[in-house]
Amino acid sequence: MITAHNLSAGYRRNSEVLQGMSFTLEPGLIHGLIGRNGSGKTTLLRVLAGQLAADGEVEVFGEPPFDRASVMDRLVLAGIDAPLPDRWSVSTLLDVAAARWSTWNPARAAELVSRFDLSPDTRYSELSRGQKSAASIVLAVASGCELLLLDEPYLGLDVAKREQFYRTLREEAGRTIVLSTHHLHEAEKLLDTVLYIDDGRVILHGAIDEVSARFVQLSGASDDVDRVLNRLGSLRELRRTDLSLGRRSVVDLGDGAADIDAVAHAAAQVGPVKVTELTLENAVLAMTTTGDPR
Ligand SMILES: Nc1ncnc2c1ncn2[C@@H]1O[C@H](COP(=O)(O)OP(=O)(O)OP(=O)(O)O)[C@@H](O)[C@H]1O
Repeated sequence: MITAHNLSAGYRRNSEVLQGMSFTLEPGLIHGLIGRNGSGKTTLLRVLAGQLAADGEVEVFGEPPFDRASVMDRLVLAGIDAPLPDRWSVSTLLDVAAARWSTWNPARAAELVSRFDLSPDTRYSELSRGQKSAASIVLAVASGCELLLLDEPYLGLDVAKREQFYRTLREEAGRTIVLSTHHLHEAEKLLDTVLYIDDGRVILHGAIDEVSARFVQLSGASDDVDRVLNRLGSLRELRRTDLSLGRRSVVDLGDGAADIDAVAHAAAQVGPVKVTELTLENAVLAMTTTGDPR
């Protein structure tokens, strides 16, 4: 569905935002696009949406997406960087979307307008930040497009509305969704895969379970933690936190043979080192915190 090989892209005044990315996003899954501020998530979504030219190879629905109607008619990009006309009311937005998308689903639109408490007569300029997000979610989902590119579409939504947003995405199971998000702890349960980018490069990509299983935390006396790391050789220490009685280390098990059981086994032989699983959010935090040992 989406393939990129050595994809690079940028802007006139910032030409190297994406730098040689390669990945495949399978159809029918929810893909999480994550990375720190300025890492290139919006830029990548704009390339996939056909709005920004790229070097290297990129295909969406088997074709290069840039400025190609046959691709752009089958996808929708929603988010804060895709603002809607200020003067149009919610109902006008829905009418225009119905004319734009042959796949438009009016019943779904009406259901979502009510779910997100949107008033049809309110102009876009008069919507709150969260209501603007809700409107873009309604338009994207009701478009009926095969591919939804959602760029932090929850900005400004309160906790209850964010729950509704996740529920709405769950109801779209079977559609291909690329969701850029900073709310990993909330989105984690929803995602099938995660693509983590930094500085315009792919750092981590895979099924959410596999990616989560790569990271463990070791805590204990520093010498003991070092002994565990030395025993298993190939582990990469991502972050080290000094404690009053030793240290806590976040470790990437990589694609190698070691799994959490192997680490626990090594720890049991060394001494009182505690081995715990990490949430994906904490693993990403460990990778993005500056000053880590690499
Ligand atoms: N129109 C533009 N012209 C020049 N540089 C741009 C433009 N838009 C974005 N950039 C730059 O490209 C880089 C990546 O920006 P991008 O918006 O893709 O990041 P992001 O990962 O979506 O960030 P965030 O999480 O903050 O939304 C940043 O350095 C940004 O300053």
